[in-house]
Amino acid sequence: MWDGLENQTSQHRLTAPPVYMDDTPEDFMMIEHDENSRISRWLDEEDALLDNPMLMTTTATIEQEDSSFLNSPINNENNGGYVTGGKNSIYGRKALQNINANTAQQQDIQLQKQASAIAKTQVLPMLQHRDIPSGAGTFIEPTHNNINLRSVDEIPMIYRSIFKFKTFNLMQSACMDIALYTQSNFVVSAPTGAGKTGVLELAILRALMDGKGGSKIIYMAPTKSLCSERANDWEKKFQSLGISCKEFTGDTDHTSLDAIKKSDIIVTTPEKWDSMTRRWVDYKDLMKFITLFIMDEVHILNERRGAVLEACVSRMKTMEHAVRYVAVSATVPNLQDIAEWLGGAALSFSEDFRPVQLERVVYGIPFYGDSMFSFESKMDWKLFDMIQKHSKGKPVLIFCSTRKSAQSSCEVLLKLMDKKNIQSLGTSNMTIDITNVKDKKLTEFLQKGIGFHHAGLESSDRQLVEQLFTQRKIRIVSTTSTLALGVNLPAHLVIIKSTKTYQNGALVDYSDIELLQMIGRAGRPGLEDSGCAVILTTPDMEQRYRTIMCGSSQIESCLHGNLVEHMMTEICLGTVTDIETCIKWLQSTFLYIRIKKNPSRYMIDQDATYSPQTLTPSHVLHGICKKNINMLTESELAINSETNHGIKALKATAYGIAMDRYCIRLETMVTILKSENCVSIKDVLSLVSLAKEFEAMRFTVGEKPFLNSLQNNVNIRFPIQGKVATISDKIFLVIQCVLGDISLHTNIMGSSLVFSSFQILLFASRIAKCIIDCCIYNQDVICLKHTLDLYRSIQAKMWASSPYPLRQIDKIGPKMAKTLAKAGISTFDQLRSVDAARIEVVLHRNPPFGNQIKEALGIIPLFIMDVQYSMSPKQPTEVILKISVSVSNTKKIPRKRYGKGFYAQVWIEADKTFIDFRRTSIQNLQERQRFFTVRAKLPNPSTNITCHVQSEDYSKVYSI
Ligand SMILES: Nc1ncnc2c1ncn2[C@@H]1O[C@H](COP(=O)(O)OP(=O)(O)OP(=O)(O)O)[C@@H](O)[C@H]1O
Repeated sequence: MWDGLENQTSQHRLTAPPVYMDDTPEDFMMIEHDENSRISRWLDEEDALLDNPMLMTTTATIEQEDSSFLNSPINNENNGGYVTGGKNSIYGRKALQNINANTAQQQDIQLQKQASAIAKTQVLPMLQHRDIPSGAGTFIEPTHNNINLRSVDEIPMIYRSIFKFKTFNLMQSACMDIALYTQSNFVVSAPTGAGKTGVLELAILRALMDGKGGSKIIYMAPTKSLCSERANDWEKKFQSLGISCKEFTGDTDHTSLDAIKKSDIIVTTPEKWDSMTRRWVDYKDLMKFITLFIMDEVHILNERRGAVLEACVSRMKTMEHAVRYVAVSATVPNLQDIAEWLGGAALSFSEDFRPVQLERVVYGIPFYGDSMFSFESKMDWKLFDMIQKHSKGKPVLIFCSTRKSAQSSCEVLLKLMDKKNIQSLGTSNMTIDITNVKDKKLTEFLQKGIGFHHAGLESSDRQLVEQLFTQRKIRIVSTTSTLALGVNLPAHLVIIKSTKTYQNGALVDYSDIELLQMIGRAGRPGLEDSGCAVILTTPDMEQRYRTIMCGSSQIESCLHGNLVEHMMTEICLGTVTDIETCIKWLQSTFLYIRIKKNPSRYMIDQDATYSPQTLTPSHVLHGICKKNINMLTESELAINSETNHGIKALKATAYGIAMDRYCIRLETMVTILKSENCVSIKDVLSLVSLAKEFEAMRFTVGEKPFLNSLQNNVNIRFPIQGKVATISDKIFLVIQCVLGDISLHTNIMGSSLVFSSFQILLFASRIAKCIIDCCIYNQDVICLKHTLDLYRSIQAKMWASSPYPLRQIDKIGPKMAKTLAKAGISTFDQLRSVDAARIEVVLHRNPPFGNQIKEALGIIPLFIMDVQYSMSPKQPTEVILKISVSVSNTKKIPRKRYGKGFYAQVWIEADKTFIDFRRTSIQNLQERQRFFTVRAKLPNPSTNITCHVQSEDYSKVYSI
C-alpha cells in the first residue's frame, strides 16, 4: 500500500514525443551521485544528526551540524587569510612575533587603549619562550614550599585585564612557566576551586602572542552548560582585546553561525567537535588554523562520552600541522597517562592546593525497598539530621534526582521543622518578598527559609531562589542537577541525596563528572571558608563513591566500547586503510596508553594463544584491529578494494558511509541490512524500534500497564501482539503515541515518558534517515517510500497520512485542526483559499487570529514542479527527464525552525522501480527555480513514471 500519497497521485504517463531532447546546461544539480557508492549524496547535510552512538544513554548532547559553517572556507585568500575582526585584528597579525617583551609601560598603556577600541593596533608585546623542562613524560608534583608566587604584572600590560586579581595563586604560579613561556603540551590536575581557569588563560595568552595570521583556539568542555558559562566569561574578558569568543554547541542558535566561524576562541563540546572533525578532510581550511586545543574536565575519558573526546582528539592528532594540547582534570592517580597521550607534561596538585578545605563524607544506608524513588523518600527523613550535623548553620544545597524529589525534600524538612517548632531556617531579620512567586508551594517554603529549584519552575522563580540563596536569605535549596553548574553559590554543605538519576527512561548512576561537579559546589573560594560534601548511597556503593571523592579511581579508556563505529569513521576519512594504518591510528589514542598498562582489560575476546603473562600490547592492538575490521567487512560496511596502484585498501561501502553519516551502531546496521520485505510503514517502524540505540532505555513504574492499555486505542495503528515485553515494544508504541496524538502523561508516570519520547524520536529520525540512504543504494523504492513517510511523520510529529495536516501550523492544535476539517478546511490549499475572517468565525476566535494563521501558513512550502521528457528514437526504453522545481511562497521561508531545517525531496520512480532521489533546502528553491536532468532506462516503453517533490518536514506538502 502506498498510503498517504497514492490516492493523490497524478501520474505523468509518458507517451513519448518523438524527439530526443538535447542536453541543455544544467542550472543546478541538486544532488551529487557518489560514483563509488551509488548512494545519492544528500546535498544539504545540515541536519544530519551527528550525535554519537555512545551518547545514547545521556540527555546531554544531540548535536546538529550546520553545513553552512562547515562549507564556508574560512581561509579566504581575499581576506588576507582568515583574520578575525578584519584585517586590523590584533590577533591575526604576523607582526606580533617580533615585539620585545620589555615594551615600555607607556607603550603598553597606549596599546591597551587601542586594543579596547577593538584591535586597531599594529604591534603587541611579546614574551620570549623559555627553555623549561616540559617534554612528554615530565611529571611535576609541586609542593607549597618550592613555589614562588608570581605577579600578574609579569605579563604584558595589555593582557592583564583578563585577570581579576593581582597575584597568581600557588597552583597558577607553579603552572605559569609551562603555560606562558613554552609551547609544550601539558595536563594539570588540581582540586576544585584551585583556579584552573587562570592556567588555561595563560595558555591562551601564549597562543595570542604567538598568533600567526588567523590562528584559532578551541576550548572543549563536556557539557553545554559548562560551555555557556565559559563562553560568557571569556566573551566579556577578551572583548577589550579584540578577541572574539563564541559558543558552538547543540544549543547554538543557527543565526549566530557566521559569528562563530569568524571567532578566535570557539567553545564547544566533544560531540559538536566530533561532528566537525568527522569531515575534517572537507574542512581542512578551518582545521589548519587551530593552534591551541584546550580540554576541560579531561577525566571524562573515563566515561562513555569520553570516547568521543578521545576519538576527536586522536583525529586532530593525525592532522599535519602542529596544535598545542592543554588539558585540566580532576585529581586522578594516572595523570601521567593523559600526559603521555597528549605528548606533554603532567602537573599534579594535591589537596593542599585546595583554597577552601573540603570535608567529604559518604554514608552507606541500608535499604531493602525496590526503587530509587523509595530510597530517596527514605533519605528525605535523614536530611534534617545531616544538616544539623554537617552544615555549621551555613547554607546547604541538596541534589536530588528528579524535580518531584527536589520538592519532596522541602516538604519533609518543613514537617520536621514544624515538629521541632522551628520557625525558619533563613536569616530571621531579613524579609523575603514573595509577592511575585508563581509557584504556590515555593511561596510557602521560602517563608521558612528553604526553597527548591528545577527546570520546571518559571525562570523568575528560579532566579529568585538563586538570588535569595546568594543573599543568604534562605539557607537550604533542594535542587536537581540544574544548579550543579554555572551559578557560583555560597554553599557550605552539599548533600547528594541519592547516587542514582533518571535519564532517558533509564535509571543510571551519576557519572563521576556529574558527581564531582555537585561536590564542587561546596565551599566555593571567596564565598565560603570551608565546605563539606555528603553522599547518601547504599552500602554496596559506598566504596565506589569514597574512591571517586578522593580522586583515586584510575582513568581508563572507553573507546573500545564503540571502537568499531569510530573505526568506520576513520575508514570513511581514509585514516584507516588496512590493519597497519588501523594500528597506527589506535596508537594515537588514549586507549593505547591504557592497553600498554592494562592489556587484559582491553582484549575484546581473550585469545587462547596468550596467557595474561604473554599478552603484549601489540597482540591486543592487532587482535582488536583484526576483529573490528572483520566485523565491518563481513557486514558489508567496508570492503577491501584494489587502489589505482594495485594495492588492496579498506574502503567504506555505501552502507558504511550511511552508518558513519548518521552515527549508527554496528548492531543496528546489521539489523537494517539483514531486514527483508520492508513493505509497509509498520515494517519500517518495527525495524527502527529494534535499533541498538535504544538499548539503554528501561521501563519505569507505570509504563507497562500504560502501554498495555493502548492496545485498543483507535489511534494506535499497529497494536502489538500480546503484552508489552521488550524495549522495542515500548519504542514501537511510544512513537505511535506521538504520531497519533496520544498523551504520554499520566498521574503515575508523570511526564517521564514525555521526556523519553523526545529522545526516542530523535534517534528514530536518525535511524530512518540511514534506512533511506540504504534504500536508495539498494534501489528499493517500496521500502524507500514507506521510510520517507515514517521519517516525515516523525519530523511532523503526526502520521504522514493524517486527515488533519493543518495541525502542523503554529497556533493550530489538534482540536482546531478537527474543527477546521469539519468546516471543510482540511488541506493547506483549502486554508490558503479562505480569508482570515472565515478562519476566525470557524474557530470562534477574534482578530487578528485569522491573519496570524495566514502568516504562519506562509512558511509552508508551495512547490511547483515541471517535468519535460523525451525518449530516444533508437532506444524506446531510454528516457530523459528535465525537471525543474521551485517554491512559490512569497513569504521568506526561514532556514530553520526549532533547530529543524526545511528540506525538499525530489524522487522519481517508474512503476515502483527506483530512478532517482535528490534533496535540497527549501531556501535554495525559494532563491530561484532549480533544475536537473535524469536519464533512465525503463522496464518497457509504456511504463508510468512518477516524479514526486515533497517536503521532508511537513506531511501532505507535495507535488506529483
Ligand atoms: N589568583 C587568584 N586570586 C584570587 N582569586 C582567584 C585566583 N584564581 C582564581 N580565583 C578565583 O577562584 C575561583 C575558582 O577559580 P576557577 O573556577 O578557575 O577554579 P577551578 O579550579 O576551575 O574550579 P572548578 O574545577 O570548581 O571549576 C573563581 O572565583 C576565581 O575568580
